[in-house]
Amino acid sequence: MAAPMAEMGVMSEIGQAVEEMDWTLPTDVQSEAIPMILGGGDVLMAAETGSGKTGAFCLPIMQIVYETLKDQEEGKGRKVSSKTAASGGSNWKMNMHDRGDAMAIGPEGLLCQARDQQKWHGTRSNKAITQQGRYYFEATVTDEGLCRVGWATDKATLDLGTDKFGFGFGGTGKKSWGRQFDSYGEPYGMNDTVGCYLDIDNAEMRWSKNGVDLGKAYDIPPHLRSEKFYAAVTLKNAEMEFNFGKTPFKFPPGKNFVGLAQAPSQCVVQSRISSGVAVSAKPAPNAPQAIIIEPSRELAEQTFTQIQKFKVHLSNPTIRELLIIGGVNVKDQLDVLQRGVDIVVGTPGRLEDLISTGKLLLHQVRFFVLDECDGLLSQGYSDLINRLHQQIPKVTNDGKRLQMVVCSATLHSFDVKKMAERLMYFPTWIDLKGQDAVPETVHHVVCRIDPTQDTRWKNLQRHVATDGVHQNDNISANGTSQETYSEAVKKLKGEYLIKALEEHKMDQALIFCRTKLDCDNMEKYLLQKGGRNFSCVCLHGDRKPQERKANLQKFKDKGVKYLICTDVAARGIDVGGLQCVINVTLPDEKQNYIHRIGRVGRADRMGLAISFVSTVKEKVWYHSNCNNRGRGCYNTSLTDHGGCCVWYDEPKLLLDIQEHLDITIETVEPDLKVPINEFDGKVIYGNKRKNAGSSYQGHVDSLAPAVKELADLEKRAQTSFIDLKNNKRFMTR
Ligand SMILES: Nc1ncnc2c1ncn2[C@@H]1O[C@H](COP(=O)(O)OP(=O)(O)OP(=O)(O)O)[C@@H](O)[C@H]1O
Repeated sequence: MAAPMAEMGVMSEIGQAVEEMDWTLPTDVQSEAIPMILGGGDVLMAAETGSGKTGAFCLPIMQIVYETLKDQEEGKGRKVSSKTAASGGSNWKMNMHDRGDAMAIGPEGLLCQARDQQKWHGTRSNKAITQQGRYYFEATVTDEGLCRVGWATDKATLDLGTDKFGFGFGGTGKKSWGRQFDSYGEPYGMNDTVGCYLDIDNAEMRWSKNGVDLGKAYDIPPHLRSEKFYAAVTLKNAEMEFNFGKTPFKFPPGKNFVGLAQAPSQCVVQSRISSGVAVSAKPAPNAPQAIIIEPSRELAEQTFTQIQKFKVHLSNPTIRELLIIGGVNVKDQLDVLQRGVDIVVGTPGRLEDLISTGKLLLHQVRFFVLDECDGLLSQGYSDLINRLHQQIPKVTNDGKRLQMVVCSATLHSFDVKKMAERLMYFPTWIDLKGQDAVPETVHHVVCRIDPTQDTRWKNLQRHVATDGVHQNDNISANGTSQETYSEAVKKLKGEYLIKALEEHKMDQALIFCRTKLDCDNMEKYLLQKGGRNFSCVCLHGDRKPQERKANLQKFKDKGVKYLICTDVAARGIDVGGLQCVINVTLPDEKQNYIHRIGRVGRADRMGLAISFVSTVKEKVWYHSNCNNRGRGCYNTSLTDHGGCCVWYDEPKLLLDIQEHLDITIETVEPDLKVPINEFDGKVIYGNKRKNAGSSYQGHVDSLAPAVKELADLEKRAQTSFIDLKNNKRFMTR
């Protein structure tokens, strides 16, 4: 696919790698998202399961990371044109080339932000005052954090007020010089404007808060009176906006003072620090350019592996990726961090551990990716996402804006929209369907299980072990109570599962159960039923990380036929050519239905998904208030009565899913024969659709007329502009 990739601006080395992976054409979402991300945009990618979203964000991010590394290596990126270097142009602004590592400065040079929680980072203005006069500038706190603002000389460090060459006034109500912090004025914070006064004529300095003069703070010591003075600031996880007088001040200074922008030119000199002098040449090793957050270890590993495949032809410099997930020795991760990382893929818990302890720094991050974003939010990571976003500078050291990419097959939720509004910068929706949808390649059906009609449960000698929620209930083979039918349905589900696997001769299937206990019980049952015929392994949160990894791999390698899992494997997991998914129980969250069944029908292959739906309510475990999250819990009372069980209503869940998808899901009979329709007979589950490539070519064709019309319009506009110019010249002659 090198050629179509190149059309989208992807570099040939990456194009070659994907071609070798047999990706002949970009998928629709890739052809939309890649140019947008390469162009610097924030993107919300709402495309179906299996549509290639991972490549859609990884490829452009890797390209930009690679190009940035290359620029750093060649000393570019920090270069600026001679016009803007030492002089910083004609305006007063903060100096991009005279700042600490984690100090970000907006393109106008008037907004400064440092997101390091541990250390102070400072900067100075691009010009300084040399001679007589009285000068003023304003600094407004635009985000919570610690600030110190004032005046510094050339000899001062960027940590204002900690040596004898700079003077600061801090938000805690202290003035500082020579590391001596004395009470002064009063504290200031969010939205307060601090006025900074430099009176060279009287050799003194003072500050104001919201226009109120706080009185003289310092006499300028004799040895500094012939120095140049710069506007200066130092921040710890904070943001300040500056006005040097180009626009009206909020609180104009008293008479005799002028804004720095109005200082007579003979009193102003340019900073001696231009490109690269003060900025450390090499960024910190543990400060990556991209952070990709995934909701599960398996998915993080999968994305990490894709990155490794995409980068095989990228060299000099090489991109260094790191997987940060729980259950892996943290020391190994720290060793890699110390050696240097560019792209980090991880799960929220371990990422937060390393970030909060300063082992992983965010000040270089320019890509913040939330894969399966709605899943992250529903798992309760909203605060974490906000916290991390707050710590990431919105403008990087080399003046690039932070880009956020958010994706999922189910992005259409209120929470995601609110988050996007809050955190993203004019994001573009890449929304190919306009609502959550199931790919055409997934043939999904439901089979109702009615224990009042199918009474086999009464005589079953061997059946799947049930979860024990009815151990205190009075149930019997002849009973008709709600509890009896609930227990009956649990037993029947094991039989229906065996029937489905046999009926469709499923050589490979992903089987979703509701709880870890249900998974364990089903695994035992299948193994009891018949060794190799029903070979299976489990994947859920109670299995050790190494076992989880090994089981998934065994399933992918076809070492076993079936993988029995909880919703931990619902999202993102990609098993090439998977034929079938079976939902033994419908998921609690309707979005997870879409994700679960989306494990088949990926990359243009066809797949079958069968969901069992009990016609009666089923009592199930619901350990939401349990201290041990269910471990060792035998409280079979309902949650309303302080217990750990609820009545599960699958017909209602099915209605919710259908309503959400705006479809009616086909029902099959208990014989589990799937009726012949456009799928059956024409396709083999697990194989590719015939004559149905990516619609990329179709997309190009459909755009062609519009593109031609635009080109014609541009041509006419150009011609009329030239005509106009010629006429004008003619007229003025
Ligand atoms: N351009 C392409 N050509 C061929 N195969 C592709 C292409 N892009 C991705 N794929 C393959 O399609 C499969 C699905 O891709 P991916 O896992 O990125 O989907 P997804 O959209 O993230 O799905 P989900 O929503 O389930 O996470 C993978 O096996 C991947 O290798």
